[in-house]
Amino acid sequence: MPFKFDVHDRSVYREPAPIDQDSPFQSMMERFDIAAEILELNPGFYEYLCRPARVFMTSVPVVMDTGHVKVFDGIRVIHNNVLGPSKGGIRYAPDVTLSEVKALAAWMTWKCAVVDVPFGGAKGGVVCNPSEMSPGELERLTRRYTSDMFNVFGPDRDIPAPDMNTNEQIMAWILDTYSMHSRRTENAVVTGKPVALGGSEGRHEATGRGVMTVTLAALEQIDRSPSDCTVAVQGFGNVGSVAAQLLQEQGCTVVAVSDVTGGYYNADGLDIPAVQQYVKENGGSLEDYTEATHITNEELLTLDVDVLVPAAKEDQITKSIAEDMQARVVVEGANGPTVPAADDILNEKGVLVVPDILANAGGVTVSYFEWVQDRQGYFWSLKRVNKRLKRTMTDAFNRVYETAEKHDTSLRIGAYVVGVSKVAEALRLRGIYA
Ligand SMILES: NC(=O)C1=CN([C@@H]2O[C@H](COP(=O)(O)OP(=O)(O)OC[C@H]3O[C@@H](n4cnc5c(N)ncnc54)[C@H](OP(=O)(O)O)[C@@H]3O)[C@@H](O)[C@H]2O)C=CC1
Ligand SMILES: O=C(O)CCC(=O)C(=O)O
Repeated sequence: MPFKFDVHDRSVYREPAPIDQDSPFQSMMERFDIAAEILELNPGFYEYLCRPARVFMTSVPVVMDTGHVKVFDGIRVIHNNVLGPSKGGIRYAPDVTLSEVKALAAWMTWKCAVVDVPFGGAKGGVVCNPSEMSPGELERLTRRYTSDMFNVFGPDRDIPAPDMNTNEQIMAWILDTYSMHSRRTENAVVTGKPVALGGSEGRHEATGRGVMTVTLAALEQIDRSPSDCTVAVQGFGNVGSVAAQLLQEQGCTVVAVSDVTGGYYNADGLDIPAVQQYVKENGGSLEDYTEATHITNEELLTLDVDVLVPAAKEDQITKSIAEDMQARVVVEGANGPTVPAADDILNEKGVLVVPDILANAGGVTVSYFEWVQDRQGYFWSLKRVNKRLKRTMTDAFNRVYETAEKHDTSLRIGAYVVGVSKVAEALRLRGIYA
């Protein structure tokens, strides 16, 4: 039975939902609330979907190179798994919080639904500073965290992947540790692993490639050709560096890139393969890159460019940055880069924002392909992976665009409506009785 429901009237609940007041979980909730209102979401489903299904926390003891034991906080949040096993990356960073991981897990739920892959949403985090840890310390941390999560992870339960500061090597250690405990090789327990261990061709580039695909789709909507467009990219890691490279290959002029050391701007366009090579030889950092002018990350976000790709972390496009922004199109490579208060400003300015849960879904899409290949024991060519990725991202872009038009709303809310309605329908069909 359809249920008329005012999401602002929390009196319908017997118990208040434990909604975090701080960003970024609150950022996720503000958009979710609008979608719930449009969909007239059943209040019981609303209450269920605004909480994580399960939260796991662990203290991870690691013998450091000094011989001393240091204990790290490890988190895994499963937001939802009605569509399938939960899926989502693991982030290593000193400022990881439970609120952040809860938000990232919920975004995974909506993202998987938007691109129509049969996964729920999860995310993991370990509070650590990988830049100050040796490879041996990182390996011991990863193996102990995986052992602690042995009953959580699993090819049919919960499947981790890379996120900020985690990579193919860390996924390989997860695969090995999980397999040691299960007494058999379980390569489908993790995605984003090396191709030699059952990883997929194209997974490394998948998120940036998806960003490129939806950028071209957005430019087409506003009748702009890539070769007439300038681009600025915040963050030069897995997502940002590949997005910059592929957008340049499509004819865009990439005028600025950045990392934690700041932005690097060249009005004539940067040579992205040369920048990538520089970073490789410079310990992973853009610091002291000389073929560009040094600017701040704030200056990069407000540059006079056609396309801005935030591909670093959450809460970068604040209200005041949005007021100063000049980009015509924003394509969110990062999760949660725009705070809700900035949404209204960007909408009023007529900026076309391709939201995170659509724009960066190329990663989880190819992770799904990787999981399918592992389970089949049959591996696809790069050409096949890229062709299917392009089709998935284009279909998702069109679905979101049409939904946004139908409800006369932004692409962000359109994407939430697509994602939340799919999960709610699965929940309705499955039922919630124990
Ligand atoms: N990897 C994936 O497949 C996916 C990632 N994402 C999201 O994309 C974003 C980036 O992830 P990913 O590329 O994997 O991460 P990486 O760790 O590979 O790269 C992160 C990049 O962001 C930079 N960065 C970090 N903090 C800041 C800051 N405050 N200001 C400017 N730059 C900063 C880093 O700089 P430095 O190296 O100097 O620290 C680095 O260049 C995250 O939001 C992640 O959740 C989304 C979907 C999939
Ligand atoms: O590839 C995956 O499974 C998840 C990637 C991820 O963490 C994300 O999309 O934010």
